[in-house]
Amino acid sequence: MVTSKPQPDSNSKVLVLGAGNFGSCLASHLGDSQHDVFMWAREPDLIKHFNLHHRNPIYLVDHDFPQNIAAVGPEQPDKEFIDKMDVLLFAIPTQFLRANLEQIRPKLDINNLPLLIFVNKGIEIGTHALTLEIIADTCGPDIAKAATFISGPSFAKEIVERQPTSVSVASFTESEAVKAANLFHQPHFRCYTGGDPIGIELSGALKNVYAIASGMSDGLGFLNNTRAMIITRGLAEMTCIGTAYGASPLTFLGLSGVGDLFLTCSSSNSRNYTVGYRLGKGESLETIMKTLGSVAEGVSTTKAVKKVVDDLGVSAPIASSVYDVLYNGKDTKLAVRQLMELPPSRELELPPTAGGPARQLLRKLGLENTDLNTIMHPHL
Ligand SMILES: NC(=O)C1=CN([C@@H]2O[C@H](COP(=O)(O)OP(=O)(O)OC[C@H]3O[C@@H](n4cnc5c(N)ncnc54)[C@H](O)[C@@H]3O)[C@@H](O)[C@H]2O)C=CC1
Ligand SMILES: O=C(CO)COP(=O)(O)O
Repeated sequence: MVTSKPQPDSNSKVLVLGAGNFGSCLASHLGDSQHDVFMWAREPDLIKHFNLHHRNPIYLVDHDFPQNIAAVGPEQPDKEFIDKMDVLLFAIPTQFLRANLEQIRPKLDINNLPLLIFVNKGIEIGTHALTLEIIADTCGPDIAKAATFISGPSFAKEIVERQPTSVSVASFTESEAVKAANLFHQPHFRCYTGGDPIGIELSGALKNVYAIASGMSDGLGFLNNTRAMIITRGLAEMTCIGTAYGASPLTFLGLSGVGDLFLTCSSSNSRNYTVGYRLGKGESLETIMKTLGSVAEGVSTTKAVKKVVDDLGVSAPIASSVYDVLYNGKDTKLAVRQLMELPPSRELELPPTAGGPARQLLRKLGLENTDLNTIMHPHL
């Protein structure tokens, strides 16, 4: 059992781990609400520049940050510092999260646990673990149950411009999701809570794979019909994968599902779309990754998704084609042609909802009796 700190009030102490596009964007958002924000960065020059000029020299370079944000690091913060925090917000790419959590765990007081929020959108390669499982492995099931996940259509650049934005906020501990929603909620930033963190996480990770597919199609010169097909068939694939995994199919119709899928499949502001677009234009993955300058979670997640899909025995032809282009050197035009030559099939056939991986994860968390369908939709 953990005991969590109370609802962060108007003057809370927040530590944002990660000073990339999204970490700095959320630091700015919370700084605007008068919280004392600390932003942990690994780059010494970034820290120095940020504290002098209130600008991030690498990410969101044109944005003026509120004065009440201090950059800290690059050593991991010590226990005394973490003890003082009301909120720890992890904006670290998925593939690096485990190592960082291993360092943080000994510094967490489970009798006075800060609100723990995770915003990364990916699946770990090698283990095929969702972030929930990475937290359970490194910090134990009780801390994983208290963790909250934020996902949805939310480009960092647009949040700092205060463009109206909405996200999904989910946790197995509803009171923690409500605390996180209250912390972030602003007139230009709406938060909707839900209780299917597995579905929220899966949808946020999967949409990146289809954003690569959509970018690839645009890069090849295909037009609107084709993009709409990829978005819609992508949603069908995501929902089938999620259902077989054990998440609620309805979660995929929410902000973290179709909302973020639509956003990232239709905008060149998306790094994942951009990877696909450049592949479609004929660049090699190696060149793209060397020059992108920012993380595209979908590239590693595609590898993990391929294994998840194969293990589940679900048909996911678009995700499998993206995998073949990224990892088997398949020509992008050939991938599209082969997808179009598949025989006709039923438009949507959801697999049984018994859901192996989610069941195993729920068991690991001591939540074996939880029904993700009913916690997301209490009246079902
Ligand atoms: N940028 C956006 O609009 C959004 C991003 N996200 C998610 O947030 C997460 C972070 O993305 P961005 O900030 O955009 O990425 P970014 O590429 O802008 O920044 C990456 C950050 O990760 C840090 N990093 C690199 N290696 C690390 C390591 N070994 N340990 C700890 N930190 C390390 C870098 O120093 C940098 O601060 C991703 O999972 C992304 O999918 C979610 C919603 C929106
Ligand atoms: O997830 C995102 C916006 O919701 C950001 O997408 P990219 O990582 O593809 O840029």
